[in-house]
Amino acid sequence: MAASVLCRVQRLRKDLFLSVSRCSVLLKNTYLVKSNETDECSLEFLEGDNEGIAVISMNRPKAKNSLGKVFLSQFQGCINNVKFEKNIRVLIIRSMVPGVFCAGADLKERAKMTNEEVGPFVAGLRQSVTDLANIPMPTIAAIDGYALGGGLEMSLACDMRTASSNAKMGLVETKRGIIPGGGGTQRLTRVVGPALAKELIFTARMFDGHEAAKLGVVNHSVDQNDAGDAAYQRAVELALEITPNGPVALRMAKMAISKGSDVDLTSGMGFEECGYAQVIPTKDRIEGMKSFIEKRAPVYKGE
Ligand SMILES: C/C(=C\C(=O)SCCNC(=O)CCNC(=O)[C@H](O)C(C)(C)COP(=O)(O)OP(=O)(O)OC[C@H]1O[C@@H](n2cnc3c(N)ncnc32)[C@H](O)[C@@H]1OP(=O)(O)O)CC(=O)O
Repeated sequence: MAASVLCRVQRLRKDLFLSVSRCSVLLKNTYLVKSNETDECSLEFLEGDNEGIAVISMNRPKAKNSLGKVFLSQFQGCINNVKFEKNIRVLIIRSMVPGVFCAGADLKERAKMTNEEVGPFVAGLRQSVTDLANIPMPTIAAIDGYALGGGLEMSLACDMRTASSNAKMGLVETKRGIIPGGGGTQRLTRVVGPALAKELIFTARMFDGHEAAKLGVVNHSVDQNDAGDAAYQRAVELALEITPNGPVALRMAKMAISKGSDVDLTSGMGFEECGYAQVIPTKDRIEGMKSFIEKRAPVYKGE
């Protein structure tokens, strides 16, 4: 294993230990982020049959959920608040604005920035999207409409994507004389490969939900429904397939896949070993075997 990767694995072991300790502290003091009508971005925890699912809802109708300063700071707040929630198994990102997921960078706000202001602002935007990618639990973007530029980049930072037939997606930045700045050059390439990523970014082409599924940009595409939330409904269905499974196992599987995808196979095995080491001492691992032997559904506690 390369020395730098070994070093990252060792650091990761320490971080995982710290994050598990922090989780138990936060559980005693669980907070909810309440939404109100002026929120551009809000976080809610679903209940009843959908318990274990958190939803970030984007709601900035007048600017089609474009990524302005207020929107991004609220989005960052939602990410900060959900990431230590031990009881959340899956995070879904959706839009409350009909016909649009997110229209990318706020072009009107951007037009007023000086050249000196643009670089730091885009660096902050990129970091927020990276923070989304680094959320420990599985994430799904539900794309019920336009997902352009930074909107598609945000969805590419999620682990999975669902899209409706009327979704219109594209990394359209070159059409605006810029390049993707929310990680799109890297994440689209990792999802569809360099040749197709180059074609889609060079042409700034838009494609619909079904085409996106054929290209491998989204996991599932569905025909749009009358309520306009078919991709969200599909995302909830997908989340419900995940929520019964071991929470620590889900996070460790995500960590091993995400970190392993960026390194060679041997180094990737180091991340798998590291993740496996975290599940060995859990009560959930014992529960997994016990429930099988007792022929019942497992009850996982994330411990
Ligand atoms: C992240 C980085 C870069 C990027 O993301 S670059 C990509 C930027 N996004 C776009 O180029 C998309 C621009 N928007 C559209 O093409 C269209 O609005 C739409 C999403 C296809 C929807 O079209 P529709 O006809 O339904 O709606 P309107 O165009 O009339 O829009 C209604 C209203 O919303 C405003 N608006 C829409 N998109 C944006 C936006 N991106 N920024 C600011 N405002 C937006 C639009 O102007 C309308 O407002 P009115 O006041 O009503 O005119 C990297 C990096 O950060 O650099």
